[in-house]
Amino acid sequence: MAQSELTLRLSSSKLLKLQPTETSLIVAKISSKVEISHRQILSAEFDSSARVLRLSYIRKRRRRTPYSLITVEGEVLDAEDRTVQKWTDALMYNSYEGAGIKRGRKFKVIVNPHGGVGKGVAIYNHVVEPILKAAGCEVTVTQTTHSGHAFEIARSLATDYDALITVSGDGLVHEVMNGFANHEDPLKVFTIPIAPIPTGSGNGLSLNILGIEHGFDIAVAALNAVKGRPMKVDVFSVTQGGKRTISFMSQAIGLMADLDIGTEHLRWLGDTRFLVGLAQGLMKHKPCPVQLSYKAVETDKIKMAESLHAWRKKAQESPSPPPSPVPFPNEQSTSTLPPTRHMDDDEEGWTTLNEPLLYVYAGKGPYVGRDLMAFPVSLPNDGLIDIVAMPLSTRKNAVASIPNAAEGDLYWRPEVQYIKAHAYRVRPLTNKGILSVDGEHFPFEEFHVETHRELASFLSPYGYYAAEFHPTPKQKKPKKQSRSFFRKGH
Ligand SMILES: Nc1ncnc2c1ncn2[C@@H]1O[C@H](COP(=O)(O)OP(=O)(O)OP(=O)(O)O)[C@@H](O)[C@H]1O
Repeated sequence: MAQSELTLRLSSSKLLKLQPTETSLIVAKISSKVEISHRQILSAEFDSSARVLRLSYIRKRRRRTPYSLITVEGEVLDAEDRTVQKWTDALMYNSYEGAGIKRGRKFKVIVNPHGGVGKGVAIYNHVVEPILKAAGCEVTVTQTTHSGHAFEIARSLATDYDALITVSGDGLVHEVMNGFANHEDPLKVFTIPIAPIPTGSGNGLSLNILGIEHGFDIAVAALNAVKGRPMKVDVFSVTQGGKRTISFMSQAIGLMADLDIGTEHLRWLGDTRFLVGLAQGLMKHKPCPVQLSYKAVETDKIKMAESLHAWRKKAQESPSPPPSPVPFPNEQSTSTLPPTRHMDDDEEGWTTLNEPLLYVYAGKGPYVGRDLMAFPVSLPNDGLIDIVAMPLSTRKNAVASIPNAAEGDLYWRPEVQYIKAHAYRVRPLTNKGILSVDGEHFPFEEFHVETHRELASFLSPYGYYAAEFHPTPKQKKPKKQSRSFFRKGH
């Protein structure tokens, strides 16, 4: 009964047929039909007094346009009230609880009006909020008024939110994480997953969560807030002169830091600024005078790529996790941040590189921008940090690394050292240079980095990073598939 077809008469008098399937809803006009997966459906409501059915979902209006909110409303012609109500309940169940998703999530939203090209507020008001509201979510919104505002909000955040939505770039997420670290109950507040809406200029986190095809699609990011599942992620402590900062994405020195920080004046270019900066930096070919030491766990590139693919396969096969929010790791927690374990007094198992370098880049999450997959074998929760040390080889070598940088080809270049480590240290050999942490400018002074396994979480449609990386250097790259975000049964 609940699976039967309904006919709606729209206000335009046109007729629409609604045909449920196991995994989707077919919305058919007289001349055409579209299939909307349960994942895309935000709400279905039946008003029995007016016999009106109202459906909301997101879909692309045309092949090349981004996803947008669609609302369909019409009079039900051919079924009893009881049947329509059951039909609506079944569709809502399949779209939420049946997929392990809680309906009507409660969100804290932080909007940076100045992120990226400054359209955060308009994008939130016109695209994001209508989707959250259509899905029946509860939202408390704050527009930041100054740098550091998101830190203050996160530091005193109530811990009953299902997720925190950031409308900006990676810089706002960095602030939020550090606000969490300074919260009176850090372990508890860190269990609130973060869902980024990509209105910054780099949006590396969004790319890692949603993939290259959807990483900048605002409606898909909003849908991820409504329906994504919490994905536990490791974060890092960056300690400098006794001061500890949480970093969730990257630390860069040398060429890559010049890219993060030195291209601020090219902000108007959007994320293309990184490619322009990379070309400029390679032309300069300036050495990065530092000493790098790390506590390695793996340095074999083939093994690391194999582990990535084995892990992905396992994550893809795993059943849906329980509905959010994630249970607290330890209700009786001492509620302090995990301690650092690999500081100066830890002298066991370190390797030191003394060769001249072009850059050191370390972090988590494959993409750092649309043009660069810097850490292709990165895993969200292996408890390790991926470190790339690029020797100061010939300019020709460095330039050869630009094409296919977005596909992670840099990884396979023989001169590139790629290390998975528990911790690393950098000692500058000069006082001139740039250190960038999650894209923010830090003093160019000695620093130590170590990982905290699964301390934070992001909402994710997949439960793993959505980046495609080819498994071996020899194998031909698979044809770029249009990965179906709304694949059946997802
Ligand atoms: N109201 C505000 N006025 C001025 N600065 C702000 C305000 N709100 C946030 N900021 C600062 O804006 C900076 C940039 O934000 P964010 O990094 O999120 O965007 P972005 O730089 O455009 O993107 P990306 O980091 O992806 O390149 C952050 O360091 C944050 O402290």
